[in-house]
Order: sequence, then structure tokens, then C-alpha cells
Amino acid sequence: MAPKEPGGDGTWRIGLDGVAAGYPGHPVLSGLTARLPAAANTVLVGPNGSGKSTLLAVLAGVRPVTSGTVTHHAGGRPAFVAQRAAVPDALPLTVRDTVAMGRWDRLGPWRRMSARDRSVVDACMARLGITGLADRRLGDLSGGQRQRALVAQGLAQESGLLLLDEPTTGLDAAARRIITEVLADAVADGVTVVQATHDMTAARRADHCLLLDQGRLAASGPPATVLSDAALVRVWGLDGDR
Ligand SMILES: Nc1ncnc2c1ncn2[C@@H]1O[C@H](COP(=O)(O)OP(=O)(O)OP(=O)(O)O)[C@@H](O)[C@H]1O
Repeated sequence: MAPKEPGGDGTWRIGLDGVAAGYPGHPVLSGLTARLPAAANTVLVGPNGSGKSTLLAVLAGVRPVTSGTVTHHAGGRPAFVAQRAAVPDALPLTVRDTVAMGRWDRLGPWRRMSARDRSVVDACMARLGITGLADRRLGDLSGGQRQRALVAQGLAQESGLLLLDEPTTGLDAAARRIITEVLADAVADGVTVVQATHDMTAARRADHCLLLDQGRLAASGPPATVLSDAALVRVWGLDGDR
């Protein structure tokens, strides 16, 4: 597993200062200033379209900021687990191929896997309970099985920063529990986990929470404080328990 990473002041891994970002002709995020704690589980919550996926893409370095700064207090490329709906069904990849792609950054120009690479791939499949699916095509799997393969791919990167876009959405209780445990173990190993989620139960168990509303930071801090009834009413228009 990745070594424990120090944060900027010993506690935080990523700093956002006045960050704005979006798409051509479509600004989304603006004025985001926040600190994301190191070796902790941070959730990004907010209504549909509030900018959670866009913020993950900024943290992953795949979407540029249009103003402000993002400071990473550790090196290494983040592991980014996209929404499973973003992965085309027609890709002729097996589960093992998919998880092995998590090692690509570490391979030489001929992409030859070492014994250690193969053992990491096997261990990540075992951890997600998908060893028996190793030779199945990703596109033939159920949503929950596919999601576990994508999380295994993220884990196989052995990055100190694991970014996930709605990793448990639409999964049954067993698959949700496996992924929740895997992420908790990663944090215990010193990995910084940041996940976008609509699962308020999971969000309330996180260490830290950023609440987005129309591309702005409505609140950040401990979930118990951020996800107050007042915030649910203000941001989602809900009355109480969601
Ligand atoms: N590729 C894109 N090009 C243009 N606009 C986009 C693109 N992707 C997202 N958007 C827009 O950016 C805004 C924020 O979208 P984003 O996907 O970041 O929100 P989200 O909070 O993750 O939403 P959800 O909960 O529905 O997944 C939305 O208005 C969306 O329509």
C-alpha cells in the first residue's frame, strides 16, 4: 500500500484557493477555497449538477482551473475511478485487463507486467471479491460487478490519493459494504480518499465533507455539522432526513 503522506501543515493533502473551473462556454466551479485532510475520507456532496464530478476532475488534474490554485502536498499521480456509466460497454476488456490497466503508469515502454504487478492485480481483485470474474468481459458484468472492477483498478495504482465518482451509487448492500470497507482500509493505510456521493449515510460517516451548491462551496467541515437539517433544506429544498 502507499505510504502515509504528510499534509501541508501535517494534516491536509490538497489545498484549493479561489478555484474556478468548467467547460468551454460553461463555467461551473467558482471561488472554491478549502483544505482536504490527508489520510482521511472526504466526501463531495451536493445536488445534481452542483459540480462534484468537475471538482474531482480538477483534483485529478484532468480538467484545468480557469483561476485560483490547487496545491497538492504530495507527489505522485492520483488514481481516478470514474462513474461506471462513463465506461463504454463495447470495450473488449476482461476484468483482469481492466484492473491491470491500473499498473500501466508503472510499466516500461513494452508494458510488460512484472511478477509484482501481477500479484498486485490479483490482490486487488481478491480484495474486491471479483477473482472469479477475472476472465469475464467488463461489458458483460452487472453494474455492481463492474463498479468493483473499476475500484480494483483504482486500488491497483497504489496511489496516495484515490478519487472516486459515486463509487457506491446503485449497488446492493453487499457490494456497497465491500467498497466502503476497502476505502476505510485505504485510509487506515494512509491513503487520502475523496469521493463524490449522493449516499447521505456514507457521507455522514466520512471524516470531512465539502457541500457544493451551484458550483460554490456552501459549507465544509465535519459531516455532522455540514449536513445539518438547515443545509438540506437550503441546498436541496428537503425537510429533514435525506
Ligand atoms: N463535458 C461537459 N461539457 C459541458 N458541460 C458539462 C460537462 N460535464 C458537466 N457539465 C456541466 O457542468 C455542471 C456540473 O456538472 P457535474 O457533472 O460536475 O455535477 P455533479 O455535481 O457531479 O452532478 P451529478 O450529481 O448529477 O453527477 C452541470 O451543469 C453539467 O451540465
